[in-house]
Amino acid sequence: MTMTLLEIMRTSSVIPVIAIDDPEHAVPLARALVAGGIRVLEVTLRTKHGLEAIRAMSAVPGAIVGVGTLTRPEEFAQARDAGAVFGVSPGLTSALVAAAKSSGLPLLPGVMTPGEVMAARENGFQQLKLFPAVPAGGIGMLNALYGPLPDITFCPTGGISQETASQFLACKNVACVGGSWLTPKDAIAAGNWDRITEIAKAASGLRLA
Ligand SMILES: O=C(O)C(=O)C[C@H](O)[C@H](O)COP(=O)(O)O
Repeated sequence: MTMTLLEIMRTSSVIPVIAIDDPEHAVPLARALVAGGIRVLEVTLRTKHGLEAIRAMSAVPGAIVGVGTLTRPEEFAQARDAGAVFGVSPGLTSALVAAAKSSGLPLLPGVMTPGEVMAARENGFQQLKLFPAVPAGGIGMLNALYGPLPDITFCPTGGISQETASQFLACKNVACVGGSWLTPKDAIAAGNWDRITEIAKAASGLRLA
């Protein structure tokens, strides 16, 4: 099943940004998130286990697994071959544009200024990650971007919490938000999957305004 980026963003109001320190955690973590109603999972390449985790989590029923922290062109084909169905990068370069096109992996590129939004749009990207969302200006920035650039849909990420997510989701140009708050390191290390499911349930109850 091939999904467009917009379909993926509309599947889930909240996308967890996941870093796997121990490959044994990948499958139970994915199951716990899916059990809580969170199906779209961004597995970052921040740790050396990222690709292995993507491979394992992709086999969990209901999970829609993407790759995060794409910063180098060669990572696109590697992540696609591991089973990722979308990719997220903290920024956009011409090499990443080319890698996204040649790999066929739908990419959500990171931007933080109006000029970067316009450059991304010139390269064919209309769904963008505002990163880092809160340091970049947060809700005020998103509302300001809507004026001149209303055709862009954002997934703000960076500094968002369960408490602030609904304010972001109320912005006209936001389809979903990303965040690491769904996967606290202490809960993962302790194998406290029930706690992750509870956090996921609270997050999946957040809706677009
Ligand atoms: O690793 C990546 O690819 C990133 O782009 C960074 C993450 O999206 C943010 O670090 C998540 O932000 P927090 O929810 O504030 O932890």
